[in-house]
Amino acid sequence: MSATESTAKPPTILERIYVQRQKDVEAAKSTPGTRPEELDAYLEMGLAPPLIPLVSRLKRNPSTATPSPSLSLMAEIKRASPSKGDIAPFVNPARQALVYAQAGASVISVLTEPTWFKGSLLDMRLARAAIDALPDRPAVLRKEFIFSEYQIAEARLWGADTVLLIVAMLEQDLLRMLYTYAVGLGMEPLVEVNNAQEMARALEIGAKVVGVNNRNLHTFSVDLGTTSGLVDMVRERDVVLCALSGIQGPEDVKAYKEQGVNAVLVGESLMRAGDTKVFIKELLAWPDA
Ligand SMILES: O=C(O)c1ccccc1NCC(=O)[C@H](O)[C@H](O)COP(=O)(O)O
Repeated sequence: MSATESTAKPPTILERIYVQRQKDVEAAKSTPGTRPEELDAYLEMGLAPPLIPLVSRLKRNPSTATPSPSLSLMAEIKRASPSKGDIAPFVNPARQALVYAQAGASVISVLTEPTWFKGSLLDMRLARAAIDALPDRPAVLRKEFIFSEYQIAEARLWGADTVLLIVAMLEQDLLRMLYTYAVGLGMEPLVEVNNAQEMARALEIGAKVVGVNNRNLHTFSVDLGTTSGLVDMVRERDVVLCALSGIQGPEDVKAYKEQGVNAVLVGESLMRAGDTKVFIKELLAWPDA
């Protein structure tokens, strides 16, 4: 789907989210206090909180110094989803972020979309506040359906270190413009792809962190082989390759490690884990802290 395309078929979930988010963003843009020129002024005044760089943080995890380092973790705070409904609607995002950080996550991903995921910018702000003073804190990712610079400015002001750009939602010129804008604000984006054509588009704009979504956002079907099938496209490149969605157990991560994947992004399995820290340590096969 692109921002401009129309289709006679019933809208997919991605299209429905996109339409709703356009309305949400228009409302925010016309609200006194959050108009684009006001966000720009806050950015120019240097009011956004300090950043940490995504790429170097993603390359560090509790196994980095061991003889056979495992993958890094992007740990997601996910209250609900279109495919599963409620997952953990009453989670405390601050507490969850702290647990993820203490377990060794490199990135805390916070879904900020309200209608289908029950997330918010406040969730992200609280997650960041909970980990802010930690030594070597994880980076904070605004996990959102982004199609405008406005949403990236919002993310920066609310404490994100990085933002998600979904290639399937954006025409190439817009993708490049949003990527450049985010980098200009100090945030290296996570660029999400789902097939070889989208991967080629991510590489063409110079993305340094690429996530392959194993979940097809049009059909919800999950295939962990989606990431495996695209590893060769980045093998000789200076790209951090992340597998996104559907990761449930250590065997999934072990297979990705053998294939050369650098990081995994995990949502539902972490939200449903009994002992989150133990689950993470076993999932990633990390050494004792
Ligand atoms: O999770 C969904 O149902 C979903 C549907 C449509 C668009 C996006 C969706 N999820 C966003 C994500 O990318 C996942 O939350 C993330 O990759 C973690 O996935 P999982 O570990 O399977 O919860």
